[in-house]
Amino acid sequence: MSEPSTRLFQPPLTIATRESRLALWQAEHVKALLQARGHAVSLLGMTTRGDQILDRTLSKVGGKGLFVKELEVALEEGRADLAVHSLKDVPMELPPGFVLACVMPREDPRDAWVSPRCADLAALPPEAVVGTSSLRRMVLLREALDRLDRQDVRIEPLRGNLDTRLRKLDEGQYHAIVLAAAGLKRLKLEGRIRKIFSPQEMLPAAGQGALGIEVRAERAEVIEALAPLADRATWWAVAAERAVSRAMGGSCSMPLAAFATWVEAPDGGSGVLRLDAAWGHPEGRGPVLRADGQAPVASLDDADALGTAVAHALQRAGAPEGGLSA
Ligand SMILES: NCc1[nH]cc(CCC(=O)O)c1CC(=O)O
Repeated sequence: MSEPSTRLFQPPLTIATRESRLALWQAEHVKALLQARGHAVSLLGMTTRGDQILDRTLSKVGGKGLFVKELEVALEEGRADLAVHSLKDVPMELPPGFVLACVMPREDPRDAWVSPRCADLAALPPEAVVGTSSLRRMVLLREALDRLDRQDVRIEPLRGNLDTRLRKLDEGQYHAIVLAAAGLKRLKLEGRIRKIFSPQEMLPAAGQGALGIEVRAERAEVIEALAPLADRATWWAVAAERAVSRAMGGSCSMPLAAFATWVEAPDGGSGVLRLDAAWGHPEGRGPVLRADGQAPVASLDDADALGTAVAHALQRAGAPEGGLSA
């Protein structure tokens, strides 16, 4: 005895999704979870501007919002009921009328080093080229390389979906690339991971590794159907991380890292959350600035307040409001 029989007569839920292998994996994952709860589910695949623009760094052409806009139009027009996103790609403020219905359990939030030849940064040959797709990784890699006195190593932009990035590595355009462990693990490519960076070495981006589901705010029945998929501990942690980005000026294309971990799990409804944040100048001017905080968290609002406080600490340390997004 589980599902109420009315479920049987509900129309199918349609998931709007990008068509990269990772996006499809994520949509299929949500589809399977919903089907297991008795829902009929179909997928609506679509190409976004973010998928089409492959030749420039994303921050120069309008930021990560490019990956979600087409999906939102499909929700608005009623062609789909929900959109599954890598939370990292979701802007801090959703457009009016849209909400995050839930945040799901987190995959590995850390960054991965992928290289056929070099075990780690220290093993790079002279004048080596390391590829990566985000300003955050560029800034943190530069810092790590400077610490090794490796000013000879070049960090070059790397765009495209996971398969494209790995192909560019395999073709020899880069000695190594750095990308999210979560994507590699989801696509069963973890065999390519040579090393995982600890959060101390390379602080992850807000929301990295977590999936969020976006819906129209007025679709109460869809929100209700998604509620069982939520993971509260992940949701509150990423809420704190996202609050850092929001308080830093809202742009999601700045060289900003924010990563929260539970010091005490929120089992009984409340826990203790630790939040680390880092900001670096996009052109590598000056040191990477860091701030952290820790607080009891028993609600999304508590998590938000912690994130805002850590962002303000980062600003007191010298990070500009607005984050100097490129
Ligand atoms: N910006 C693209 C993107 N969005 C989400 C992931 C990976 C998986 C995740 O963080 O959930 C990636 C690839 C990457 O950063 O290497």
